[in-house]
Amino acid sequence: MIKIQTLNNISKNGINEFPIQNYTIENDMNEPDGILLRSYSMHEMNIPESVKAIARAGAGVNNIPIDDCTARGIVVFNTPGANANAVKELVLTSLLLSSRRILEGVEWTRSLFGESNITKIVEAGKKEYAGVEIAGKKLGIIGLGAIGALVANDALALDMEVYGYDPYISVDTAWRLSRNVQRIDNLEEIFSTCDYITIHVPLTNETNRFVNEKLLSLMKKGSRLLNFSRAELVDDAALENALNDGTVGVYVTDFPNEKVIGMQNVIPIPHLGASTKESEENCARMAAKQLKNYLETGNIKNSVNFPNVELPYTGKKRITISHKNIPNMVGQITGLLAKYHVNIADMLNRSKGAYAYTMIDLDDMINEQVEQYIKQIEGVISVRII
Ligand SMILES: NC(=O)c1ccc[n+]([C@@H]2O[C@H](COP(=O)([O-])OP(=O)(O)OC[C@H]3O[C@@H](n4cnc5c(N)ncnc54)[C@H](O)[C@@H]3O)[C@@H](O)[C@H]2O)c1
Ligand SMILES: O=C(O)CC[C@@H](O)C(=O)O
Repeated sequence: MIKIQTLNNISKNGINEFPIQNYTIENDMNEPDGILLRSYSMHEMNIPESVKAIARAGAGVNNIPIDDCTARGIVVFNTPGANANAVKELVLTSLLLSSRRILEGVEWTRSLFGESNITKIVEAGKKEYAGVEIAGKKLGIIGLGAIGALVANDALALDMEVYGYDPYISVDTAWRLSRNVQRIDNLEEIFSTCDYITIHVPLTNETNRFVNEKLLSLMKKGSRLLNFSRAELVDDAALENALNDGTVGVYVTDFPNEKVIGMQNVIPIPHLGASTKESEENCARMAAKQLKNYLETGNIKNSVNFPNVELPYTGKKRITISHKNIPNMVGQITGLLAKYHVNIADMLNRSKGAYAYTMIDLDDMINEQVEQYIKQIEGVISVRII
């Protein structure tokens, strides 16, 4: 039995990807082969030795200790784009929520329950809740990946002027992006030009608290800032000052924390960006498929720490090796196989940064001794025989 531990509730569509005759799936188990999760933080967890792969049903992987996993040869997957439409729809909603005083107006209207003459009171009081339109306004998008690109294209359709900043944009996204999105090469210009700014970058050492006092001070008075990416991207103290002096007119965040929730003109959303039936199903299915494929065949698709590797699985014995991306690893591995008269039917070697992955299909069975010898090669991190 292959054992999968779930650390969050995972949509049934994902769980159903694992045939029950071959898999045990539980949220509390010993020695799992794979882990499936959403936002659960694994940073404080002792990841068991048995774990070969972790699949995040979602985009952000800052809840997983990636460097430790990589050093142990644990392949970490995410589900690029699988929840992007859900987030995009909530971002578009939030552009409007931050412009029209809908939430306050609804709250006030609800408070009128029990009054007579509601129609009259509503007509008299509605002037308090007037807003502005988004059409014709400038929207700055920081990060033009799966979500940012969808937001950009739809904001154009809503007649906004769209400015995009992404120094690492992928070729695929660049193709999907409307050419009416205006490319901006520095954050300062985005912050000083736009009426609305929305953030769609991963949380990394580079992006941690990048929205700081200096950038916020460049904003036009009353601008709207939307954060559907991660709380830590914004410096809370600088944000509080900018909200208090009116530079930021409204801050919409999908990641409220103890400080931000008490600040004025904040619309706190309880991390609902990806919480739609469709997105939860998409992410769960994609994560489960990738995890199952890796555990059964060694093939890798959409890993954040190891390269994509796809060699059709023929049922022959397969050996997969995670190792450092240094010279002569493949030479040493194939040399060992030759020394013990093991014939190679097919093989593939790919690298990603400092790490690499080699997959070899064999014509002959390999004995445990040879497997041990491969494990002992300097630079080899983990070896699996499938
Ligand atoms: N609120 C939610 O429920 C929810 C759901 C999905 C994703 N997210 C968050 O949104 C983030 C983006 O998601 P995505 O699916 O669009 O990811 P993505 O990987 O498709 O896109 C991220 C983009 O950010 C760009 N980028 C990276 N560093 C940058 C930097 N320093 N400056 C500017 N651009 C930079 C990348 O080039 C890429 O194009 C995720 O990392 C996650 O933190 C939140
Ligand atoms: O699983 C979720 O609900 C949120 C996922 C989201 O934060 C992501 O990064 O994909």
